[in-house]
Amino acid sequence: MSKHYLSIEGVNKFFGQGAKQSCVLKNVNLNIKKGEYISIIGHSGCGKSTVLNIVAGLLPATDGVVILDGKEVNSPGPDRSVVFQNHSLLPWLTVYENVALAVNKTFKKTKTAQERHEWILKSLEMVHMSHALDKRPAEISGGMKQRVGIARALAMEPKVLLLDEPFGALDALTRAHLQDEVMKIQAEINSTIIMITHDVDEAVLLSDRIVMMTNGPEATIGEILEIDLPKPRNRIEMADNPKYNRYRQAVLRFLYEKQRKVEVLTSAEKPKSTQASLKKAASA
Ligand SMILES: Nc1ncnc2c1ncn2[C@@H]1O[C@H](COP(=O)(O)OP(=O)(O)OP(=O)(O)O)[C@@H](O)[C@H]1O
Repeated sequence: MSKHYLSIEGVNKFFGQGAKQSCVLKNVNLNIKKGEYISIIGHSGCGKSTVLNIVAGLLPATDGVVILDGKEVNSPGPDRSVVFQNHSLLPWLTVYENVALAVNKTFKKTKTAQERHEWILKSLEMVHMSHALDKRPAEISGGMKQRVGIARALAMEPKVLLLDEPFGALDALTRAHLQDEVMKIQAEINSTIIMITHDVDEAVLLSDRIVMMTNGPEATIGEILEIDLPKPRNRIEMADNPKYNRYRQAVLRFLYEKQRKVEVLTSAEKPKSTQASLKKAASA
């Protein structure tokens, strides 16, 4: 097993041209082991999705490289599947057909039709969606759609699963259920996961390491927190665990003390009296 299964090396990302060019990411470096669960946390707009999209191959890095299992990432590929916050199921296909589309494409040459059928059923069973195989996305809840999206992503057996705020649009209870399911699945199949989140508890509960990003522009990795808590983790027990609470506080301190964000409002939005105080706070 390679120590560095996935490496992000010296990544810079600029958007725009000429005078409008901006440096969103500066010198991002991260090494991830196989089977690790990494969360990326940071204030809105710092560049978390940009990092994920570069790893997914959806965006090119301006400088630097991403290497996955010994190969440089230059484009999207079946070895990296992405789950976005807003379910991206095809509305005219059933739950089964949505997963089948990905499975049939990925395993066209390597699995028989019967094996693919069984694999689709198994993937949906993992996320407890076997009861809704023939339903279309409009007929199931938001949490169920997200389950199907996760099943579809896992069914492709990616080397890395990339989750961009996968639970962000869900209510608290559904979110907790789905987090528990993802924890169980990861324990079962040992997938390597990078997840973007804004939720400090979610990051501490699920991750092996939390990558905390500085504010942009020129955002980079500010701190990395190793979560040394045995798995499986139980959310109720964690609430009373002093170590868990220390980790939680460390992330909160990073976000709200070290990287305190001063929201820049447009001049139309901000009353005159706040403009001076915002400037003062920003330069503090
Ligand atoms: N295609 C693009 N062209 C120009 N600028 C972009 C593009 N994509 C992102 N940006 C800018 O890059 C910065 C980082 O965006 P990104 O979406 O990566 O942040 P984020 O941390 O994921 O934000 P959020 O938490 O709000 O989703 C932002 O200032 C954004 O406006």
